Amino acid sequence: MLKTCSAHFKKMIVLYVLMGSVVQFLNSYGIKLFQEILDQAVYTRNFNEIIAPIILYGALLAAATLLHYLIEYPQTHLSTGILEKLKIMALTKVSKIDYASYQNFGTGETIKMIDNGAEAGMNIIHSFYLKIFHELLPTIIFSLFFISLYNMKMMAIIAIGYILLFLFNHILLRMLYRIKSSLLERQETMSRFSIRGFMELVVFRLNKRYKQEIERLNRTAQDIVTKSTHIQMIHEAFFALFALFVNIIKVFVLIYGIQDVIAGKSTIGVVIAVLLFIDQVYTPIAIFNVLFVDYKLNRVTYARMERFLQAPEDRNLDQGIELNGFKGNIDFYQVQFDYDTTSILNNVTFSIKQGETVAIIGLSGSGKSTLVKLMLGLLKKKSGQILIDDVDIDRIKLNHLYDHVSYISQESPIFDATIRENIDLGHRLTDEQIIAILETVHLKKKVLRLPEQLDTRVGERGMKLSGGERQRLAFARMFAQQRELVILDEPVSALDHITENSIMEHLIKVCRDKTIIVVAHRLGTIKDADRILLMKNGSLVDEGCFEELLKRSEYFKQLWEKERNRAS
Ligand SMILES: Nc1ncnc2c1ncn2[C@@H]1O[C@H](COP(=O)(O)OP(=O)(O)OP(=O)(O)O)[C@@H](O)[C@H]1O
Repeated sequence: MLKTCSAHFKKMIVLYVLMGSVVQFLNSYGIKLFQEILDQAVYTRNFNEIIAPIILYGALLAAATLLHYLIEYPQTHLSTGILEKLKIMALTKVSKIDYASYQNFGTGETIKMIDNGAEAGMNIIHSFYLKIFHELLPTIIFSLFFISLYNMKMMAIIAIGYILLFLFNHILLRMLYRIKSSLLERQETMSRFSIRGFMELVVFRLNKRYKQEIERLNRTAQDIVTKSTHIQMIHEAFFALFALFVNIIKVFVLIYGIQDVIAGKSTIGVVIAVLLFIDQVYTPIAIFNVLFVDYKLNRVTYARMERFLQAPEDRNLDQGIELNGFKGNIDFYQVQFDYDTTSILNNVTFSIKQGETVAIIGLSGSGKSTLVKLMLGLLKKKSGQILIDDVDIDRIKLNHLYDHVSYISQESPIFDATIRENIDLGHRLTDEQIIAILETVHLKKKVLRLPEQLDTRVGERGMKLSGGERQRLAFARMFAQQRELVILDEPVSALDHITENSIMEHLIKVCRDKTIIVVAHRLGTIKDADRILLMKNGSLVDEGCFEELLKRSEYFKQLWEKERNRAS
């Protein structure tokens, strides 16, 4: 994780650790000075002689307090910085993740996994590693050093105490692991159910599903509460037993120290100082034990996010051949594609030439969108060959290819931003140009009537627009992009016939020399296409222009008849 840190971040880490060491030294030296003041007062019984050490002691306390305050700066900088960086890492991953792997992660679960994972990652770095070097190790080292100045035997007792605490902690950890793993699962489930409840209002409300969903959430929530309480109680049991343990050690030290004072081998100041040092030397152990438990549990949480961060990436995005002088020829040779073990496309072979308008039709589930996603390099074929301008798609740098492609996806192609941003992703166009484009997709009047016009936010997935308006806005983006290859996956399903005809006419006009591929359910939409690819159960069963297919293909005829019967 730390490998990706910037130089500024590394400087902050060094500063944080150094400042911590200085504070811990001042604290330990303060106890030593305090002991000397006490013993000198008892020994000399002259206040004037201890004024100078008292002033030094005061200055030392003030310096420690000031430093303690100043540490807040690198501390906050690091903790929030690490958290945000980890979240950005997750989004960076989304930008590169292999599309098929991405489809396997559910949004709700992934968001929770990233939230939990980022927090766990931050705790691992900041609250464990950095805390050890910033606070725990310096405190132990300085405390042991000052104790050794008084009495070496004390060191042996402390070492035995450390071993006992380690054994105790080991048992504790095993119990906590089990509970934490199942707690995380429950939290991710909770997130998945609540996010789908928020997103699917209409489906759930009309199917009266909310009662069932809330009951299920209640059960999960109850389980989370029980498990969280168990974890907390086990943590707290450790603290209670630890406090008992340290107090017993203190009583032994007191008995042993007082005997030495009575025998004239030690002073009251030393006894008090050693008692204070015992607190100093064991407190980091208590903290370490808790941190170590947290660290181990955080590793469980972070490992889940790591699974996401380590998901396969699409290496073709930024590597490969750049297609100069892009034309838009596409060739499929015996392409096969599977989802897991299910065959989706079988031996699909066809060619599309630059400037052609080609429609892909077939019943729902026949593999049309899959075909398009293969052309875009989103999905990777199992076998066969896909060529774009005679270059194997597996060797093409996809981010370069995407500069030449306009794609309107079947899933909502609109995202949560303003109308302007949804049309002009590259911020190149003037308002007048955008409005002219809006006119071609019959949205000009609608947009100009809105109080914020082009700066109106359309809501998540364009929720504030109608289905047809979303599709028209997607067309507006496509017209704005003016790319050489245009791929439309059911772009007019929500449009009325008049709007559809008008937009398609405009499309043919402005994209005369471009390659256009349209996936369509309504055959009426694609009557004028140069060629139609007819898909059935993952195979390409025929191809030709509308009239040819009507004469030749029984299957095409059936589809056309069905559509005409529906219309009449
Ligand atoms: N992520 C996925 N995992 C497993 N199977 C999938 C996945 N996505 C699609 N499929 C399956 O692949 C098959 C082809 O899907 P595809 O979306 O290409 O069909 P389509 O012809 O575009 O259908 P429609 O007209 O309904 O959009 C379908 O049977 C579908 O269930």
